Amino acid sequence: MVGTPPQDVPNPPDGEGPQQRPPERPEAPRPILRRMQEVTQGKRQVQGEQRDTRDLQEHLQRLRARRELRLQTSREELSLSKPDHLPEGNLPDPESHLEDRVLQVVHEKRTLQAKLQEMREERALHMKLQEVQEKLERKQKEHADMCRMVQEMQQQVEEMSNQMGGTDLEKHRDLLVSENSRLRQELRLLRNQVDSASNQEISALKERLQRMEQEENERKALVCALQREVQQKAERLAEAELRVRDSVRERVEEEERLNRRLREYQQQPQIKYVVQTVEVESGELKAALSQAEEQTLYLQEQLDRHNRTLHEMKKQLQHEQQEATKLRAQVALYAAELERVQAEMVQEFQALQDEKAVAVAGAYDRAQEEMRAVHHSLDGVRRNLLVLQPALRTLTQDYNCLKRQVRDFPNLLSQAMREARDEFAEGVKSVQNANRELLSKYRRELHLRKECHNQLVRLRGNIRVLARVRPITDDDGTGAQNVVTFDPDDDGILHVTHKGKSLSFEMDKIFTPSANQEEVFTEVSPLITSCLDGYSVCILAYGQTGSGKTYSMEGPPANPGINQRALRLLLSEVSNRSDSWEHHLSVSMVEIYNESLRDLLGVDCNTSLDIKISPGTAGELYVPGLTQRNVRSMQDINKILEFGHKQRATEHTNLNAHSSRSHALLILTAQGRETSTGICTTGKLYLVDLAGSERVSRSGAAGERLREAQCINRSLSALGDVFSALRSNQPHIPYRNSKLTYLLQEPLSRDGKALLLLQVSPAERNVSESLCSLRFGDRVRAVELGVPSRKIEQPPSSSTETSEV
Ligand SMILES: Nc1ncnc2c1ncn2[C@@H]1O[C@H](COP(=O)(O)OP(=O)(O)OP(=O)(O)O)[C@@H](O)[C@H]1O
Repeated sequence: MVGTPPQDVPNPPDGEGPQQRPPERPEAPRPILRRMQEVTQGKRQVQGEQRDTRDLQEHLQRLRARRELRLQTSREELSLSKPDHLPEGNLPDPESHLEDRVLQVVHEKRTLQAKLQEMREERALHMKLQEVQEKLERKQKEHADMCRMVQEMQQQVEEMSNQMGGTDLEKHRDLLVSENSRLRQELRLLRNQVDSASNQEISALKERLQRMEQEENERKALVCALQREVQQKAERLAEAELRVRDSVRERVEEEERLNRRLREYQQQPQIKYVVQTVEVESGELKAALSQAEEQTLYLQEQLDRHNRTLHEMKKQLQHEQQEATKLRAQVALYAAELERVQAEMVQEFQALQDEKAVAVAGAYDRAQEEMRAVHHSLDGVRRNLLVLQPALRTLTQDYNCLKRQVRDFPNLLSQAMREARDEFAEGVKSVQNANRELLSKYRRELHLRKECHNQLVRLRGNIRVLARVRPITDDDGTGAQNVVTFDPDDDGILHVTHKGKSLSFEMDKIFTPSANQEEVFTEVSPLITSCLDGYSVCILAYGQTGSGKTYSMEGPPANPGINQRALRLLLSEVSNRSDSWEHHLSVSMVEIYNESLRDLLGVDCNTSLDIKISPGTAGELYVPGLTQRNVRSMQDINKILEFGHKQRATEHTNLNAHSSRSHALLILTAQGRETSTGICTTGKLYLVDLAGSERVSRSGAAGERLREAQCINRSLSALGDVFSALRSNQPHIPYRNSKLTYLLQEPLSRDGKALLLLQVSPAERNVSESLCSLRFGDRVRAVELGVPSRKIEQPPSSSTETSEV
């Protein structure tokens, strides 16, 4: 049926699907107005048709009345035999109105057919509308599912966000909430759009459908009314025909009666004869005859007129009968057509109903299938939910656990930090203590090691090598770079940076630039005092020109060096030992310049001295003519040193330049006698300020300077050879290769003690010479002179001998 609402697709069971919420139908004023206008027009049309029907009925009634009236008049006229009573004009024509009506019915039939076509289209539209509605319902269901899922997700997110507390989680929650709200907004917009579009379409289609249904009903009612009307009119036509037949019969009877009367009038010849007779016989009769003749003419005319009328009526009757036959045939035709159209309409309506049923069944099947698919997916979702729920619970538990941990984490962290800090502080403290302890132990060990080493050195007779690094001076130039660094924990190690590399050297002791004369002297003093015990001892200051050899050995007057301090120490030691020992100290000062030995305390210091073996001794050396000055007090020392210095200065105009190119030796001889035993000792101390060790190539010397340099190099090279031979325990030590080594044979022999004081310049420009000096010192360090021996002379009762200690 057209007006039957579409069957709803069954909803899923409670709780399994979203509640179907009917979409809000927006107002559509325009279609309603249009529909109202159409309804009003239809009403007007119906009213017009009703009016027409009423008019028709009135017209028929009027016709009937007029016909009755005319028939009555005719009857009266005929009954009165007065022809002037007969009405003029034609008889009424009810069949023509019927024909109009039939035409109108045909027209309405065509209109109905057009509307039927329109209804078919509407039906198709209705089917489409149903499909759209079904799709819309499906979409609405999906949308509701989505909404529900979004709400569930939102609830979960809110629950999670309620459970969560950290800043990151809040950020995450905010992000999710904003994303969710955005999605909801988009969804809402989409839903609004879909709702508005679909609602408008649905409402328009529904209204159209209702209108069509209403029109169809109206048209059905109209068809029924028209059928009834046609029936009534057919009945009325039959009645009219009966009446026409009656009137025709009456007219025929009337005509017969009139004919009869006419014949009666015509059968009155006696009267005509009597009148002619009366005309001849009397005027009165003549008048009566003329009157009768007039009467006869009038009746004749009347008769003619009635005859004509009768003839016309006959013709009209025939015509009307023909027309009525035609109309009847047409009516029958139209009725058949109407029946056929009705049958077609019924058939089409049935087909539409079948179509609709099929479509509804198909839609229902599809909906069922979709419902099954939805249920299937819902089952999948449920299963997933069943799997996910425990995981979610576990996650929630983990999360709660983590949250607790996160909540407790700052406290734990601060506590752990505190504990760690305390532990760290304790550790640092203990490490510091341990370090301090270790450092002290290390230093103690170092000291012990040094002492052991010194002992070993003493026992082995190693040559001790000390290094002294002078400070940067103005002579090094402005902005001179310092390339020498020191080990803070080991005073025997220094590092020299050369060409980007750090080279380390180990010495027995290293004096930094801040070390003063006293410190240096303290280190060497045990060696110095050992000469009072009968040892031959020498201290050599080695280094390039300007490295501080003279500063360390002589020193400025205000801050004297090893020489003066040694003499002072020996004096004080002599004094200290005076109870048991008698010591006699004598000093000589010599200079070796260009391989000539000169006496700086002698009268003529230009005389070159020789070194000779003392006769009657086992190769003891002595320098014939060398001045020896006795030393008993500091004044003696100062005088001697001043004298020797003066001698050196007067001899050379440029003392500094000269001193760089000559070896200066202060030789102290200590002769002692132990008062109790009469044992005599002879010790010698050689304090040597060597000439500069720089290379000739670097100094660019020539002529006299070259000779000086060559002499210096030769003597230093001879010194190196001696050390090398001693180190490798060669049987022959080449002492005699130079005056210097020859003179120092005793202390540099296996009976003596030697100490090399390396003077090092820290300036970068002197780095190669500094490295040469340090390497030289490194080699010298390995030299073992052997166990030194004291030179002891037994008292005169016993023979003189040299005993080893
Ligand atoms: N330890 C030091 N403290 C302060 N100044 C020093 C030190 N060592 C050396 N000097 C200064 O460096 C300069 C050069 O020193 P010095 O004359 O002793 O060198 P040198 O090696 O004896 O040279 P040369 O071989 O030419 O005699 C001097 O002016 C000296 O005062």
